[in-house]
Amino acid sequence: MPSTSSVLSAYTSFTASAMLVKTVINEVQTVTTQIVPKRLQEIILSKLGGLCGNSSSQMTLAIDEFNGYSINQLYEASEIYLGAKIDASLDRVKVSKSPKEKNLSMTIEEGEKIVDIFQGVHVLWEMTCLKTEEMSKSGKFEKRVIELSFYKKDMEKVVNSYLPYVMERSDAMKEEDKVLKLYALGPFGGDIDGGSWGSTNLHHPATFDTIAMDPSLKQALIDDLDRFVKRRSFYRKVGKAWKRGYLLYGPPGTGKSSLIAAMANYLKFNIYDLELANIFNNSELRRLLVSTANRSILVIEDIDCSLELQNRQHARYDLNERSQVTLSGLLNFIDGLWSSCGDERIIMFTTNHKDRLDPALLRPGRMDMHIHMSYCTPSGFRILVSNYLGINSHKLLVEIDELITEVKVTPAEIAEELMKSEDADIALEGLIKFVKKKTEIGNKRKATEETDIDIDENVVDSKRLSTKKRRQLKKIKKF
Ligand SMILES: Nc1ncnc2c1ncn2[C@@H]1O[C@H](COP(=O)(O)OP(=O)(O)OP(=O)(O)O)[C@@H](O)[C@H]1O
Ligand SMILES: [Mg+2]
Repeated sequence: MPSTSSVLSAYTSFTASAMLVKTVINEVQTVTTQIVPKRLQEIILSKLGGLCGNSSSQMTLAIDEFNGYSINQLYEASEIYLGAKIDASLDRVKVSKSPKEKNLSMTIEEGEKIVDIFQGVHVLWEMTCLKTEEMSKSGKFEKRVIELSFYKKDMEKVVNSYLPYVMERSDAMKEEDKVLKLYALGPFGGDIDGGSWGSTNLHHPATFDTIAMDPSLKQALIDDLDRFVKRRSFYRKVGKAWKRGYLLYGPPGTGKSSLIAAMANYLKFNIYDLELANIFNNSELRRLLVSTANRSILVIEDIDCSLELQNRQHARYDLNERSQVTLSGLLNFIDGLWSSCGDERIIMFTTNHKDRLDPALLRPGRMDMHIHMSYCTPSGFRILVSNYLGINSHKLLVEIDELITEVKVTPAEIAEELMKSEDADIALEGLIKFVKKKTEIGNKRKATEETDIDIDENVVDSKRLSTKKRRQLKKIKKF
């Protein structure tokens, strides 16, 4: 628990001017009658009545909008918190909506007051706005201050319990209203030459419910995420940075990118999509990573294809090249300073070829969980059928279960077939045709490969062999 004095100095610039106290006291009677629902008025008045008689028993915290050059977190939190306390008893309320927000946001207007009761403690909030000679950080000649008044005897409770509660509530409210962001370098707003992050709203519909993957693996991942977000104090205790790494690997179209979106939606974390190919060197990489926010997912897709990252040593000495981002630079920074600069960081790499990755990336402790996204299984297929056709049973499902156990079909391929018709009979019959065709092609390919082995074993003339091989390859391509 922080000491009273440290919380006071961190969160507020505290003033206990007698004048201010008097003003508040004088207005209490009006305040309570103005804004508190009638049934509460009597109680509040009897509680706050003492203020009128004894000004020295009451104190006021002044919460400035700005703390030096940065926004005062407590001001922001108080404004959000008070927004939820607004009711018809107020005379004026500010209403706004930014493109970033889902809902209308309401804040109390200058001069308005709100009474709140917390664990039996009565407090009075007031929004004030002082005209100033100097232009404030917000570009206006005014200084906005939220004042919080209460009895001196309640100071300990207000500072140690009520204000942290206000912060907590406002964080929760922000989360509820949060529109996720997808950050990337370049295309949507970021200046690629200046190398800054641009962002757009992320409205990816993927959730854990819509992802077709092994159910036990899915549950293990959800449990892992739940544990991770709950373990702030654990990470502090064991001296580890509060971060977690996931490597998603598997063939194209098996849901790696969709799973990232599902995780972001589940955690309500923003995504930073990092294209290493667009980054000039390790110092730029560091700058970009440092400017990412907490509670976010850093994604590096197709890590095996991103630059010459497979060979650490090679990349490290490749100093004259334009692109000098190295795997060691990336990993050192992710493991080291960067991760300790922030909290609740998730790092995700994806690849189609796990076998091509540098062992440095795979060694224990680097990526905490390796998740194999594979071809569609019957249980995954049922999820897709339920998502796309809205059904859980159908006479053709068992036949398809059998077919997809025999031949490798990706969830993306199945999804594409299921989207072809809203009529379950037509869609599933189409899917059967598709899978049967794939089986046929697979069989033909197998047969060709077997012939190829025969040729390898029997034909000695290398020229003839290569001509035949070329012909076979052409045949295979035709499929
Ligand atoms: N496991 C899955 N569950 C649900 N839908 C899936 C799944 N896999 C693929 N899909 C569907 O196929 C589309 C493509 O999948 P996605 O982009 O997630 O695959 P990927 O593994 O990231 O592929 P790549 O390796 O090519 O990047 C998705 O938009 C989704 O509709
Ligand atoms: Mg992908």
